[in-house]
Amino acid sequence: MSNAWGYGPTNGPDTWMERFPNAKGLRQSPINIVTKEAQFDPSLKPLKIKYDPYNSRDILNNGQSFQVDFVDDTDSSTLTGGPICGTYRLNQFHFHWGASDDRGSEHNVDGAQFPCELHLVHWNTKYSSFREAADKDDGLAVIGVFLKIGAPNAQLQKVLDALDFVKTKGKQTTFSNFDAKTLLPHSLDYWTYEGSLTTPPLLESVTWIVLREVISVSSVQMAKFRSLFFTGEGEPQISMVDNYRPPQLLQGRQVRASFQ
Ligand SMILES: NS(=O)(=O)c1ccc2oc(=S)[nH]c2c1
Ligand SMILES: [Zn+2]
Repeated sequence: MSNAWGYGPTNGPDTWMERFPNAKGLRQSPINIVTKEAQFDPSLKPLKIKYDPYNSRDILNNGQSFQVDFVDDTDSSTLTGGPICGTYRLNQFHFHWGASDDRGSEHNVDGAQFPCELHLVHWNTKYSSFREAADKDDGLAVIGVFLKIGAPNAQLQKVLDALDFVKTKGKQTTFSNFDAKTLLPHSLDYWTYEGSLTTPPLLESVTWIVLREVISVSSVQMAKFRSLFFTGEGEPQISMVDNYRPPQLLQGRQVRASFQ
Protein backbone atom coordinates (compact mmCIF):
# COMPACT_ATOMS: atom_id res chain seq x y z
CA MET A 1 0.00 0.00 0.00
CA SER A 2 1.78 3.19 -1.11
CA ASN A 3 2.09 5.87 1.55
CA ALA A 4 0.11 8.31 -0.57
CA TRP A 5 0.32 11.94 0.51
CA GLY A 6 -2.43 13.24 2.76
CA TYR A 7 -3.06 15.31 5.87
CA GLY A 8 -2.44 12.70 8.58
CA PRO A 9 0.44 12.38 11.10
CA THR A 10 2.54 10.19 8.77
CA ASN A 11 1.75 11.67 5.32
CA GLY A 12 0.87 15.30 6.01
CA PRO A 13 2.30 18.62 4.73
CA ASP A 14 5.56 18.32 6.71
CA THR A 15 6.35 15.05 4.87
CA TRP A 16 5.49 16.20 1.33
CA MET A 17 9.03 17.45 0.57
CA GLU A 18 10.25 13.83 0.70
CA ARG A 19 8.51 13.00 -2.57
CA PHE A 20 7.66 16.45 -3.98
CA PRO A 21 10.79 18.66 -4.09
CA ASN A 22 8.70 21.67 -5.16
CA ALA A 23 7.74 21.85 -1.47
CA LYS A 24 11.07 23.67 -0.92
CA GLY A 25 10.52 26.05 -3.83
CA LEU A 26 10.58 29.83 -3.77
CA ARG A 27 6.94 30.43 -4.75
CA GLN A 28 4.99 28.04 -2.53
CA SER A 29 1.39 28.47 -1.35
CA PRO A 30 -0.52 29.23 0.76
CA ILE A 31 0.86 32.29 2.55
CA ASN A 32 -0.12 34.59 5.40
CA ILE A 33 -1.33 37.82 3.82
CA VAL A 34 -0.01 40.76 5.89
CA THR A 35 -2.52 43.38 4.82
CA LYS A 36 -0.34 46.39 5.70
CA GLU A 37 2.44 45.03 3.45
CA ALA A 38 0.15 44.42 0.46
CA GLN A 39 0.80 47.32 -1.91
CA PHE A 40 -2.10 48.85 -3.86
CA ASP A 41 -1.35 48.48 -7.59
CA PRO A 42 -3.44 50.89 -9.69
CA SER A 43 -2.49 48.98 -12.83
CA LEU A 44 -4.43 45.92 -11.62
CA LYS A 45 -7.66 45.50 -13.59
CA PRO A 46 -11.02 44.44 -12.16
CA LEU A 47 -11.72 40.72 -12.27
CA LYS A 48 -14.04 39.68 -15.08
CA ILE A 49 -15.77 36.42 -14.18
CA LYS A 50 -18.21 34.73 -16.56
CA TYR A 51 -19.51 31.30 -15.41
CA ASP A 52 -22.15 29.33 -17.33
CA PRO A 53 -24.15 26.94 -15.09
CA TYR A 54 -24.51 24.71 -18.13
CA ASN A 55 -20.85 23.74 -17.74
CA SER A 56 -21.11 22.18 -14.29
CA ARG A 57 -20.81 18.42 -14.63
CA ASP A 58 -20.24 16.38 -11.48
CA ILE A 59 -19.11 16.35 -7.86
CA LEU A 60 -16.32 14.03 -6.75
CA ASN A 61 -14.73 12.93 -3.47
CA ASN A 62 -11.07 12.71 -4.53
CA GLY A 63 -9.79 11.51 -1.16
CA GLN A 64 -8.32 14.89 -0.17
CA SER A 65 -11.34 17.19 -0.68
CA PHE A 66 -14.43 17.20 -2.84
CA GLN A 67 -14.56 19.08 -6.11
CA VAL A 68 -17.19 20.23 -8.57
CA ASP A 69 -15.89 19.66 -12.08
CA PHE A 70 -16.80 21.78 -15.09
CA VAL A 71 -16.82 21.06 -18.82
CA ASP A 72 -13.98 23.26 -20.04
CA ASP A 73 -13.84 22.58 -23.80
CA THR A 74 -15.14 26.08 -24.67
CA ASP A 75 -14.70 29.63 -23.38
CA SER A 76 -18.15 29.69 -21.74
CA SER A 77 -16.87 29.78 -18.14
CA THR A 78 -13.86 32.08 -17.94
CA LEU A 79 -11.77 34.43 -15.84
CA THR A 80 -10.17 37.46 -17.50
CA GLY A 81 -8.81 40.80 -16.32
CA GLY A 82 -7.40 41.14 -12.81
CA PRO A 83 -3.67 40.37 -12.68
CA ILE A 84 -3.75 37.86 -15.54
CA CYS A 85 -3.19 38.19 -19.27
CA GLY A 86 -5.46 36.33 -21.65
CA THR A 87 -8.31 33.96 -20.89
CA TYR A 88 -8.42 31.28 -18.20
CA ARG A 89 -11.13 28.60 -18.14
CA LEU A 90 -12.86 27.31 -15.01
CA ASN A 91 -11.92 23.66 -14.49
CA GLN A 92 -13.17 22.91 -10.97
CA PHE A 93 -13.81 24.30 -7.53
CA HIS A 94 -13.11 22.68 -4.17
CA PHE A 95 -12.67 23.55 -0.51
CA HIS A 96 -10.29 23.15 2.44
CA TRP A 97 -11.61 23.08 6.02
CA GLY A 98 -10.82 22.32 9.65
CA ALA A 99 -11.93 19.86 12.31
CA SER A 100 -13.36 22.83 14.20
CA ASP A 101 -14.46 26.35 13.33
CA ASP A 102 -11.17 27.89 14.55
CA ARG A 103 -9.11 26.62 11.60
CA GLY A 104 -9.33 25.25 8.08
CA SER A 105 -8.37 27.93 5.58
CA GLU A 106 -5.04 27.70 3.73
CA HIS A 107 -4.32 31.41 3.34
CA ASN A 108 -4.30 33.44 6.54
CA VAL A 109 -4.96 37.18 6.83
CA ASP A 110 -2.84 39.00 9.40
CA GLY A 111 -2.29 35.63 11.08
CA ALA A 112 -6.00 34.81 11.25
CA GLN A 113 -7.40 31.53 9.94
CA PHE A 114 -10.94 31.02 8.67
CA PRO A 115 -12.94 27.78 9.07
CA CYS A 116 -12.96 27.12 5.34
CA GLU A 117 -11.55 28.33 2.01
CA LEU A 118 -13.04 27.92 -1.47
CA HIS A 119 -10.69 27.55 -4.48
CA LEU A 120 -11.96 28.17 -8.02
CA VAL A 121 -9.34 26.71 -10.38
CA HIS A 122 -8.79 28.11 -13.87
CA TRP A 123 -6.24 27.26 -16.62
CA ASN A 124 -4.65 29.49 -19.26
CA THR A 125 -6.11 28.85 -22.72
CA LYS A 126 -2.74 29.58 -24.36
CA TYR A 127 -2.26 25.91 -23.41
CA SER A 128 -4.43 23.06 -24.65
CA SER A 129 -5.70 21.72 -21.32
CA PHE A 130 -5.51 21.97 -17.53
CA ARG A 131 -2.96 19.16 -17.57
CA GLU A 132 -0.68 21.00 -20.03
CA ALA A 133 -1.11 24.31 -18.20
CA ALA A 134 -0.56 22.89 -14.72
CA ASP A 135 3.28 23.03 -14.81
CA LYS A 136 3.70 26.38 -16.65
CA ASP A 137 4.67 29.57 -14.81
CA ASP A 138 1.50 31.28 -16.10
CA GLY A 139 -0.58 28.14 -16.38
CA LEU A 140 -3.17 28.49 -13.62
CA ALA A 141 -5.17 31.13 -11.79
CA VAL A 142 -7.00 30.24 -8.59
CA ILE A 143 -9.56 32.48 -6.90
CA GLY A 144 -9.57 31.97 -3.13
CA VAL A 145 -12.65 32.89 -1.10
CA PHE A 146 -12.76 32.76 2.71
CA LEU A 147 -15.81 31.37 4.50
CA LYS A 148 -16.67 32.94 7.86
CA ILE A 149 -19.13 31.58 10.45
CA GLY A 150 -22.43 33.43 10.23
CA ALA A 151 -25.78 33.03 8.53
CA PRO A 152 -26.45 29.82 6.60
CA ASN A 153 -25.42 30.15 2.94
CA ALA A 154 -28.29 29.00 0.73
CA GLN A 155 -26.18 28.77 -2.43
CA LEU A 156 -23.48 26.73 -0.67
CA GLN A 157 -26.24 24.47 0.69
CA LYS A 158 -26.93 23.26 -2.87
CA VAL A 159 -23.36 21.90 -2.93
CA LEU A 160 -23.54 20.50 0.61
CA ASP A 161 -26.77 18.62 -0.18
CA ALA A 162 -24.86 16.61 -2.78
CA LEU A 163 -22.25 15.44 -0.26
CA ASP A 164 -24.54 12.62 0.93
CA PHE A 165 -23.76 10.90 -2.39
CA VAL A 166 -19.95 11.28 -2.28
CA LYS A 167 -19.13 10.35 1.32
CA THR A 168 -16.11 8.19 0.51
CA LYS A 169 -13.02 8.42 -1.70
CA GLY A 170 -13.74 7.87 -5.38
CA LYS A 171 -17.49 8.49 -5.17
CA GLN A 172 -18.88 10.91 -7.72
CA THR A 173 -22.32 11.97 -8.87
CA THR A 174 -23.85 14.26 -11.45
CA PHE A 175 -23.96 17.90 -10.41
CA SER A 176 -25.49 19.94 -13.21
CA ASN A 177 -26.78 23.44 -13.69
CA PHE A 178 -24.85 24.98 -10.80
CA ASP A 179 -23.84 28.64 -11.09
CA ALA A 180 -20.46 28.98 -9.34
CA LYS A 181 -20.85 32.78 -9.41
CA THR A 182 -23.46 32.44 -6.66
CA LEU A 183 -20.62 31.45 -4.30
CA LEU A 184 -18.79 34.75 -4.78
CA PRO A 185 -19.10 37.76 -2.45
CA HIS A 186 -20.44 41.11 -3.69
CA SER A 187 -17.02 42.77 -3.80
CA LEU A 188 -14.31 41.37 -6.06
CA ASP A 189 -11.53 43.34 -4.35
CA TYR A 190 -8.51 41.04 -4.14
CA TRP A 191 -4.94 40.42 -3.12
CA THR A 192 -2.71 38.72 -5.68
CA TYR A 193 0.68 37.01 -5.67
CA GLU A 194 2.60 34.34 -7.61
CA GLY A 195 2.40 30.94 -5.95
CA SER A 196 1.77 27.25 -6.30
CA LEU A 197 -0.69 24.42 -5.97
CA THR A 198 -1.24 23.87 -2.24
CA THR A 199 -1.31 20.10 -2.66
CA PRO A 200 1.22 17.77 -4.27
CA PRO A 201 2.74 18.06 -6.82
CA LEU A 202 2.93 21.66 -5.47
CA LEU A 203 3.61 22.97 -8.98
CA GLU A 204 4.67 26.64 -9.05
CA SER A 205 2.17 27.63 -11.70
CA VAL A 206 -0.54 29.58 -9.90
CA THR A 207 -1.44 33.25 -9.98
CA TRP A 208 -3.33 33.50 -6.71
CA ILE A 209 -6.29 35.88 -6.50
CA VAL A 210 -7.57 35.96 -2.88
CA LEU A 211 -10.78 37.92 -2.35
CA ARG A 212 -10.91 40.38 0.54
CA GLU A 213 -14.67 39.95 1.19
CA VAL A 214 -15.77 36.70 2.81
CA ILE A 215 -18.88 34.61 2.24
CA SER A 216 -20.89 33.21 5.14
CA VAL A 217 -21.28 29.63 6.32
CA SER A 218 -23.12 28.39 9.40
CA SER A 219 -21.61 26.04 11.98
CA VAL A 220 -24.22 23.45 11.00
CA GLN A 221 -23.06 23.73 7.39
CA MET A 222 -19.43 23.33 8.49
CA ALA A 223 -20.44 20.06 10.19
CA LYS A 224 -21.68 18.85 6.80
CA PHE A 225 -18.18 19.30 5.28
CA ARG A 226 -16.84 17.20 8.16
CA SER A 227 -19.24 14.34 7.38
CA LEU A 228 -17.05 13.27 4.47
CA PHE A 229 -14.28 10.67 4.67
CA PHE A 230 -10.72 10.64 3.31
CA THR A 231 -11.07 6.84 3.06
CA GLY A 232 -12.85 4.67 0.54
CA GLU A 233 -16.01 2.57 1.00
CA GLY A 234 -15.38 -0.46 3.19
CA GLU A 235 -12.14 0.97 4.65
CA PRO A 236 -11.76 2.10 8.29
CA GLN A 237 -13.35 5.56 8.29
CA ILE A 238 -11.11 8.65 8.67
CA SER A 239 -13.07 11.91 8.71
CA MET A 240 -12.16 14.42 6.02
CA VAL A 241 -11.06 17.35 8.21
CA ASP A 242 -7.97 19.60 8.47
CA ASN A 243 -7.27 19.14 4.75
CA TYR A 244 -5.27 22.38 4.59
CA ARG A 245 -1.58 23.19 4.10
CA PRO A 246 -0.23 25.80 6.55
CA PRO A 247 1.23 29.09 5.28
CA GLN A 248 4.63 28.91 3.56
CA LEU A 249 7.54 31.37 3.47
CA LEU A 250 7.01 34.48 1.32
CA GLN A 251 10.64 34.31 0.07
CA GLY A 252 10.67 37.96 -0.93
CA ARG A 253 7.47 37.88 -2.98
CA GLN A 254 5.29 40.97 -3.28
CA VAL A 255 1.58 40.71 -2.48
CA ARG A 256 -0.38 43.33 -4.41
CA ALA A 257 -3.84 44.72 -3.62
CA SER A 258 -6.48 45.74 -6.17
CA PHE A 259 -7.91 48.25 -3.65
CA GLN A 260 -6.67 51.09 -1.44
N1 LIG B 1 -5.53 23.70 -3.68
S1 LIG B 1 -5.18 24.35 -5.10
O1 LIG B 1 -3.87 24.96 -5.04
O2 LIG B 1 -6.25 25.23 -5.51
C1 LIG B 1 -5.07 23.11 -6.32
C2 LIG B 1 -5.72 23.30 -7.52
C3 LIG B 1 -5.63 22.35 -8.53
C4 LIG B 1 -4.88 21.21 -8.28
O3 LIG B 1 -4.64 20.15 -9.10
C5 LIG B 1 -3.83 19.33 -8.40
S2 LIG B 1 -3.23 17.91 -9.05
N2 LIG B 1 -3.59 19.81 -7.16
C6 LIG B 1 -4.24 21.03 -7.09
C7 LIG B 1 -4.32 21.98 -6.08
ZN1 LIG C 1 -7.27 24.16 -2.96
